[in-house]
Amino acid sequence: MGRNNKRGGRRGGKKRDDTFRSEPIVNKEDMTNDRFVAYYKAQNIISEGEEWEEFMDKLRTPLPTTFRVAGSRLTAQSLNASIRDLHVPNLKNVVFEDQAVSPPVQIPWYPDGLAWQFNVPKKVLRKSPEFKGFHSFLVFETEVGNVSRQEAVSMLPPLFLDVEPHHKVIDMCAAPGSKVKLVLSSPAMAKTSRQTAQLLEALHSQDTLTSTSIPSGMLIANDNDHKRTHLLIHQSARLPSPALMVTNLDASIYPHMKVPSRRHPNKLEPLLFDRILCDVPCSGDGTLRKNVGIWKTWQPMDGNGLHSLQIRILQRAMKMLAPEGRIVYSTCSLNPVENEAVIVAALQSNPEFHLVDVSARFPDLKRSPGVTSWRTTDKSLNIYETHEKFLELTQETHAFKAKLTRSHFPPDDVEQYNLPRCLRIYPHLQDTGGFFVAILERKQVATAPSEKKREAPDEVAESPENKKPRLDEAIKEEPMDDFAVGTATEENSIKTEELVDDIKIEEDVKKEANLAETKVVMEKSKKQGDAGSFKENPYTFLKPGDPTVATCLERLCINSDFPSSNILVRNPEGEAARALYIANDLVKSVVTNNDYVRIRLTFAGTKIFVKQEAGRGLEAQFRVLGEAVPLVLPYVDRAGIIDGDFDVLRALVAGHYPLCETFHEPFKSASIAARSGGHIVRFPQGNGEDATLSHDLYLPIWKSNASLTLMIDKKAKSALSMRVFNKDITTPAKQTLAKDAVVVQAETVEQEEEEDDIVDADMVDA
Ligand SMILES: C[S@@+](CC[C@H](N)C(=O)[O-])C[C@H]1O[C@@H](n2cnc3c(N)ncnc32)[C@H](O)[C@@H]1O
Repeated sequence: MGRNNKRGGRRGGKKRDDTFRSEPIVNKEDMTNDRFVAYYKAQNIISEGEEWEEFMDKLRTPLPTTFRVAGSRLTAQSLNASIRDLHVPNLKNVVFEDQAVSPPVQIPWYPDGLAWQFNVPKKVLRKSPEFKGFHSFLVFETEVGNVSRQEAVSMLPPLFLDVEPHHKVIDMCAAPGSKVKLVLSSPAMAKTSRQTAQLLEALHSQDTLTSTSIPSGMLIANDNDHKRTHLLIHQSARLPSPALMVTNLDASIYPHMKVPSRRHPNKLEPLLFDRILCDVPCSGDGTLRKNVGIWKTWQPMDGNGLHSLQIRILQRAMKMLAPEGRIVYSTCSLNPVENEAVIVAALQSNPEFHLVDVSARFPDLKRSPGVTSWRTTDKSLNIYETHEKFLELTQETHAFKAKLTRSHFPPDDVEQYNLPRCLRIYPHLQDTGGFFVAILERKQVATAPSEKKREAPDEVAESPENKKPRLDEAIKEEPMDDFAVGTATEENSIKTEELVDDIKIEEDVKKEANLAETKVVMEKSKKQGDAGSFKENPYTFLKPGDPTVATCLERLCINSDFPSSNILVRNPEGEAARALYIANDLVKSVVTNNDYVRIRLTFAGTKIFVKQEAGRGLEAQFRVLGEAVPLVLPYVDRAGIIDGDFDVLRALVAGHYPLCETFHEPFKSASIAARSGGHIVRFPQGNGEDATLSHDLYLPIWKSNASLTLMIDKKAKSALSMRVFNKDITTPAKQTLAKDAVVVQAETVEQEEEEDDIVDADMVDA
């Protein structure tokens, strides 16, 4: 806390971005916890002797810095090539204070070599000119979402999900976890886009270097922490996706959402997901190398206490999974009670599921198999061999009874669950954090005759006797609040065939849904009184032919193929007030068929057009957002795009409002002739004297009476400048440089203090 206080008391110095520095300053001697050692020795998951020493030693060693080149596949590959071919060769022979410093290396198991790792002391990052430059490059690219600092092991769950653009995906616990709520507002946390971003990138794998695809699938990013859902929204702005929704619900009781049935479009059926990520809240002892505070606080009840919630989240996911779907369950904990015990409990209550054998995936990833035995302890580390024994021994002291349930203990029939198919990643295996991953699918069953019949077209008579139980009824019957101790029963598991069965939804619900096409029914939700503290505005789709949308399309020469009926706004009246968003068909369908308060809808689609204050009084007040240009580009007629070149780009990046007449021809005449308002300029790929563009670049500008403004934010401008001109030529950067020259002496002292602060923020960056 002392250091956090210091942050508050900083003497107005410049904030330095230390996203890529990680070096906890907790002494190694303090990295100990007798309870942790006793507990994990009892678990016998790491061999006594040399391996144990190696394991403990790694836990006390700072993590290497790891990052992933993010964004859509093509953009990522292009940036990755520049890291591999330009930056890394430049870092190959660095010697700092007589010591050779190793350059970043690719993480061997990550597909396409898109993930990197390096282990460089902060002194080197600060003082070695080569690493300093690389560090700035990474910081800028992180700002714009092209690079994601992410623990290597946490990159695994999305990879195992194998998301494709048509998949319906839900990330049940999506927000970045943190041990200390205090730092949630720190920029270091806010810009860290992780597993949700990976899933979104997979949905957008068909994007090209210049244009964003509109995937037919969707991603719902959910978290029960309202503040953290806003971080997700902030992050998602870097990869604008019409396929994204953010909800703020307890994952263990996630409600079913309704969408029109494929077979009976005027009926609604529950939305089932093809891919579900359950990266559940956990004790986090796998992150000890980074969250060094856990050394002080770790105790066995951390895991014991979360076990039941973890089971309920996984069980809920099982109910929401489409027949051929897949779930990935993961934790950054090494504790079997949070891992294998959870898997067993969920499999017991959903016997149609099994663990998938992924031993052939990622052959370069070193892993240990899931364990089949573990010891369950109370908070005093008393070991109980069985639940019965626990009940017997604690008969007098009832205090703990509620805390250890049957599912905390290994079952007698443990062999039948194939637990070794789970993956355990230990820190000493390949210098990472500790992690657990399990992949679950429904068992393949021979098609039963009744299922064949179900596949037949619509003429199958819906007589009362062949109607399946309604899914919403089945769900009502689920004991949602206590799945902790469960045995396999046919009754409490919804059958695959039931999952795909249409639900007969009452006519009035359908009418409400139709109404919501143009106006989300806000009043009804309010009357229901179920809003709780939910104070978000609803999303409302604009009516066809909306004049604001029509003007936006006309001004940017966007053709009629553009899905303009999927434009939505954030107010119940459906007024194009400040910002217009766009959703894909699936997101639209979910938004219009579900009460936004019930599903606590925090975000839908992506912002595409925003009102430009400078445009007050103009006929066309809205402009396309910088990040959204690739979204509209496939629909823009070539004639509507102005051609630029390196000189134009330099002037737009370096100056705030360059006058049209100061440009050279032909851009000068084109810009003078352009109507006031938003436009798109194309800068062709090529090499200039001091500039390079690896692919065509399309950027939004705003034309005022006689001047132009490049409409991308400050950070994006700096990142662009670094990429194209190999230096930051923006006005703020020049001003900072000048100021820096004056205050360089004072800075040196202050930097040392800031170092401590940033390290604190890093340490909670789970
Ligand atoms: C391990 S973190 C998820 C990390 C995330 N996958 C990432 O890549 O950064 C777990 C998250 O679960 C959330 N959480 C805790 N209980 C929850 C619940 N009942 N329902 C939904 N989310 C929950 C926490 O707010 C936390 O953000």
